[in-house]
Amino acid sequence: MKFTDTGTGFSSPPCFAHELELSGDGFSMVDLQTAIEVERWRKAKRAELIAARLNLSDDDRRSHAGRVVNQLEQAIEDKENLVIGVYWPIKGEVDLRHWMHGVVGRGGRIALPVVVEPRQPLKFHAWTPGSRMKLGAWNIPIPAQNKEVKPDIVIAPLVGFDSDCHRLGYGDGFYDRTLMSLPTRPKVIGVGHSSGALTTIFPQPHDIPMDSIVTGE
Ligand SMILES: Nc1nc2c(c(=O)[nH]1)N(C=O)[C@@H](CNc1ccc(C(=O)N[C@@H](CCC(=O)O)C(=O)O)cc1)CN2
Ligand SMILES: Nc1ncnc2c1ncn2[C@@H]1O[C@H](COP(=O)(O)OP(=O)(O)OP(=O)(O)O)[C@@H](O)[C@H]1O
Repeated sequence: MKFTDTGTGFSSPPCFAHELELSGDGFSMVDLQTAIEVERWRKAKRAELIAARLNLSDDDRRSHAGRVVNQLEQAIEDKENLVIGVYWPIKGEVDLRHWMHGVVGRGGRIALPVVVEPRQPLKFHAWTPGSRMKLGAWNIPIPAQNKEVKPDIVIAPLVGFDSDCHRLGYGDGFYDRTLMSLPTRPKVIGVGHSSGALTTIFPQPHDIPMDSIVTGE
């Protein structure tokens, strides 16, 4: 990362006080130049990783999803007594819809993320195989009925991830904001492809690490 001397004794001009972000143990100064460079790097990585997974054949995609489901079955005990927040797949994300049907069939509860407003936490709405769906933000299907629930476990779709369990998503910070906002922090399991493994995502103060990652390896 490059650091620019602004000649003020500050690493960024003092008027960038609005760049202060609340982190786990208080406030920390986010260097504007660093943040811009990280954002630029993440944008390029996202495009590369999404393109790579969209290149998979339908067969590879199906067998990969099958292995991911086996690992989720092992990772989540007591599924029938939990609310599990999953997602409706877009852009080559691992398709867990078959598993979602199975969990509900065994008496479990599934919820899907809903964008309420930009730069605000997501809400989770209850879903069953019989739910009528409508199109939400980015044309992602969401349950037509708004029955909000609080997930015990969140399965977060990954574009990329690093060895400290930091998540690279689509760049709007929805999952981080959501985890910060929930009264009880759910267990978060990232789901993705091994091709999404990165040495680091250059974590920023707002990036909340997940509990574990499943890639079907
Ligand atoms: N399946 C799924 N549902 C989800 C999420 C998700 O990550 N996956 N979300 C998790 O937050 C929320 C939706 N957030 C989204 C945010 C941005 C874009 C998107 O396509 N953005 C850019 C492209 C980003 C890029 O490729 O650089 C665009 O508008 O083109 C899509 C969903 C709620 N539902
Ligand atoms: N509390 C916050 N949580 C997350 N992001 C925040 C927060 N406050 C501000 N932001 C800004 O929102 C953007 C989030 O980018 P980031 O790369 O972390 O998103 P992401 O985790 O890839 O996206 P998503 O969760 O939507 O898939 C950054 O520009 C960040 O500075």
